[in-house]
Amino acid sequence: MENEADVFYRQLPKVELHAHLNGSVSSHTIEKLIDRKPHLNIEHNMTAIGKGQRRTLDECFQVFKVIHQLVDTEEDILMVATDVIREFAADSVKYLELRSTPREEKHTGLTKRRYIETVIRAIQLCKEEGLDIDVRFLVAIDRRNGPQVAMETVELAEEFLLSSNGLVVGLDLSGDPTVGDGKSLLPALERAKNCGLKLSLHLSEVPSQLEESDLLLNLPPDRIGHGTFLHPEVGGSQILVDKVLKNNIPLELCLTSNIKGQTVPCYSKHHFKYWYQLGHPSVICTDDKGVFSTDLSQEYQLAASTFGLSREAVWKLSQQAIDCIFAPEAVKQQLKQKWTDLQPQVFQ
Ligand SMILES: CC(C)=CCNc1ncnc2c1ncn2[C@@H]1O[C@H](COP(=O)(O)O)[C@@H](O)[C@H]1O
Ligand SMILES: [Zn+2]
Repeated sequence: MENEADVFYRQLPKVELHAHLNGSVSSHTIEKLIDRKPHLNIEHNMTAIGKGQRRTLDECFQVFKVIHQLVDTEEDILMVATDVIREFAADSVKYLELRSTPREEKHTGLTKRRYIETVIRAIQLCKEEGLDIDVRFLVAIDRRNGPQVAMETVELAEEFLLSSNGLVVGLDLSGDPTVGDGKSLLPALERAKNCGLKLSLHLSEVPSQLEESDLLLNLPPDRIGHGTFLHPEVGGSQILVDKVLKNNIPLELCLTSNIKGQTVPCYSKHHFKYWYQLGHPSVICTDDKGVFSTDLSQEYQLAASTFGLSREAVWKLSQQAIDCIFAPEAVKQQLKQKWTDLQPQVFQ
């Protein structure tokens, strides 16, 4: 049963800016996928990391490979995307930016274009259902695939930026941070920026990437995913921090993801504290709510209990996330009005 504190976090209107589609698949949806594909012999414990469990970064990335086997047709993507959106809506997420890497699967006939179209269709279906959530899409580049695939992905994203009625708003750079070379992806990222795609880049998710982070920060990106090792105390540098501050680049912070992936030793040592104390825009996000067995309410609650945030401070945190969204100004105004309207009932 939910206690009063849980109810506050559940009802708190929230903005989710860092959610990978295939990492966000709930156990309920995984069951349905396993039923569709019994021949794969995939078991539930291969797709999620439970409470108290930790894995190496490498093991975490193996989990995505298993999920990708389960999600390899248009029907799968449609189901996964609609389920994920409904779940975020049920968790009082009012604005969601989903990100996903378009995949081609020769054996099912899935193409990258159809992949993106299918996610867009899911977003439209959820809108028709009347869910109280505004959903946008970031097309993702997996850094492991190199500069040519990155450039092709940007070209595809560019097309959808113009043809999706505002649903595709930006580009994400993600994938195993220990693989591939960020420098070689700069031309693709520059092109994306020049054509009006907003950029959210995974940056300094692992140590010793000072040079790459410095190059990527010069773009500059519109938001940073993780930024775990940017600041000097953890082997980053003041130069990197100053670039983030000067350009006022918001950070997307995912507490449980970093603990379970072991890039941060414990909640109290999470870099949320460093950036929050500086008053820098920091947005609490889930990263992969399915893989890490969490949800956004829980992440807000963990941040509050770990760092001693009052309910008023938590409210402000969720409200200030609105300024970091990629959708246009008019959407920000609508969301701010929604927060104002909901405040009395959340605090009653
Ligand atoms: C291993 C770990 C701690 C993960 C959390 N940190 C992450 N860092 C970089 N890329 C990620 C992370 N989580 C998910 N992704 C990306 O998102 C993909 C899954 O979602 P999708 O297929 O793009 O819809 C993964 O294959 C990977 O490319
Ligand atoms: Zn991520």
